[in-house]
Amino acid sequence: MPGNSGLDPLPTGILSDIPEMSAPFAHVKPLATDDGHLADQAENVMENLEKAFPVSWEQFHRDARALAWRLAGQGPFQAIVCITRGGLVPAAIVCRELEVRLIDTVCIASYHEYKTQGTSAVLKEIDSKVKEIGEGGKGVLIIDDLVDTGKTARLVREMLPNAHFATVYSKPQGRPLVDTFVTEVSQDTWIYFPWDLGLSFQPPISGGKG
Ligand SMILES: O=P(O)(O)OC[C@H]1O[C@H](OP(=O)(O)OP(=O)(O)O)[C@H](O)[C@@H]1O
Ligand code: HPA
Ligand SMILES: [Mg+2]
Repeated sequence: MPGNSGLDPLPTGILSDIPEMSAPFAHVKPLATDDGHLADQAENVMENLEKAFPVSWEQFHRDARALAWRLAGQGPFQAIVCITRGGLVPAAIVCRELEVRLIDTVCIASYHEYKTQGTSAVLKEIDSKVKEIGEGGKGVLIIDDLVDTGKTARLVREMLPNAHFATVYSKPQGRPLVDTFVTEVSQDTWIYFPWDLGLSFQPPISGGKG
């Protein structure tokens, strides 16, 4: 590509469809990260030729609001249960939009290596007050940032089988477990959330030091 020599962009098929995302992120290598763990993940993305889907705060706010719009006609919801930690941010946005004031958490720690979901531990259960709301959780909204393999969603759905399960993003494997979501990405896409990213210096396209 003229004027593009030396560039080795991430395989960003999905990003190129989203102009506002493709411009700032398409040439990031590795992804802007604050810690070594994420840098390793970025390296894995490169090595496995997977797609990266970095999400800015603005984009996440827009997508979480879009989720609230979709949920608005499906309530009313008497309570929200967010799955920590990723569900905390979208739940904050959705509860503001839908004016839900009873918010609970189910705290799950999953121990996994990059893509492979390992074991999960429930560190805090859903409050009994929320469990009593409707039969099997009817009228309760469960929120997470994304569903990937569906393991986390399956675990929480068993706790409240009749609750409405919503995520901002979804991947095909976990999609059947979600009632409402906004954007689907392919299974081989890794979503980078804004709270996991940071600003970093970008070398000039020419390859010089800037
Ligand atoms: O569909 P699955 O394969 O279960 O993956 C989806 C889950 O993985 C991530 O959470 P993670 O367990 O990494 O922890 P966190 O929310 O505390 O970051 C994400 O926030 C979902 O909860
Ligand atoms: O694509 C993802 N991004 C961030 N966290 C995740 N946990 C499972 N899949 C993902
Ligand atoms: Mg999570």
